[in-house]
Amino acid sequence: MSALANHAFAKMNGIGNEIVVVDMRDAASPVTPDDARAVASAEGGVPYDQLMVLQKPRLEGTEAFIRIYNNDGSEAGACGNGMRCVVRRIFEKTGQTTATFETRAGLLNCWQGPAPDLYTVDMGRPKFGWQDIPLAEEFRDTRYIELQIGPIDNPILHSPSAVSMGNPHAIFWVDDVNAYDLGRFGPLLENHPIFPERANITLAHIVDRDHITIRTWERGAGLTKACGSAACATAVAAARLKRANRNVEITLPGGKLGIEWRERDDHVLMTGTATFEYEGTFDPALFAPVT
Ligand SMILES: N[C@@H](CCC[C@H](N)C(=O)O)C(=O)O
Repeated sequence: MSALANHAFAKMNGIGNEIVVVDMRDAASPVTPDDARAVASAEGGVPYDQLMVLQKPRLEGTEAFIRIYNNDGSEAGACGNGMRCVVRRIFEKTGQTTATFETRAGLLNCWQGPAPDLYTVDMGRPKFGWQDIPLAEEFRDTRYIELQIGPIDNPILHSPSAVSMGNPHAIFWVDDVNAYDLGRFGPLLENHPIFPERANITLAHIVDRDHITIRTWERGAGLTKACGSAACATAVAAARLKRANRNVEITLPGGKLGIEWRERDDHVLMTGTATFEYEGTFDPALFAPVT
């Protein structure tokens, strides 16, 4: 029987990014990719973009080791919107206003503020090396990589920036993020051989040096209303190209995020809201083997 059967969950969202939070710090057995897929897609399940599973802390000074599942059952190293939901949940239960969590991408410091309904996650340092993102072949300069779709002499999308924010991102710079069928191009680009671990695909329009608009096709989850790590990746990529300031507001289909790429330590801070929707317990029937 799945460790999730009869277990409590909270359905939340981070500016429209659908998040389920499960606190499994007291559970002996782990959540499996099959469990994660069942929650997202079985009849009576709880559809989500990311499932945030809190496991027992592995390191002193951390609240939990967090495993992040996409709705296709794959695991991600980072999820900015999901982290704000976890943080809100924990802070409301404990009264804390700061906490440190461990994810596969490393340690994340989080705090409430700068206003009571806002949560900030220090998403760590971006990585730009082709092996770190990772890309399948060497690119000395990942501010623009050679990748295009459409006719060779008149590509529809081309020359994205590539960044790792604990997960791989490609950002295509466009004039209008709504002018492209991202539902069609997203899966082609996510699974392009240049991305050996697949990639999150973002369309970004730089409005001015302080404002950027994006839409994202998420690796393992598809079209979402918001992707926090994509907002961070876009902000640092735009600053690297000297087309935006290091402190920008990113508008996503589900809302806005403040992103600061801090000069003094190279860390990326993401600030935004987290919304609680409802809570419940998982029906064991969700995890029953199909006969
Ligand atoms: N929604 C997230 C990113 C989720 C992970 C992503 N789909 C991946 O597999 O890398 C966010 O808010 O950052």
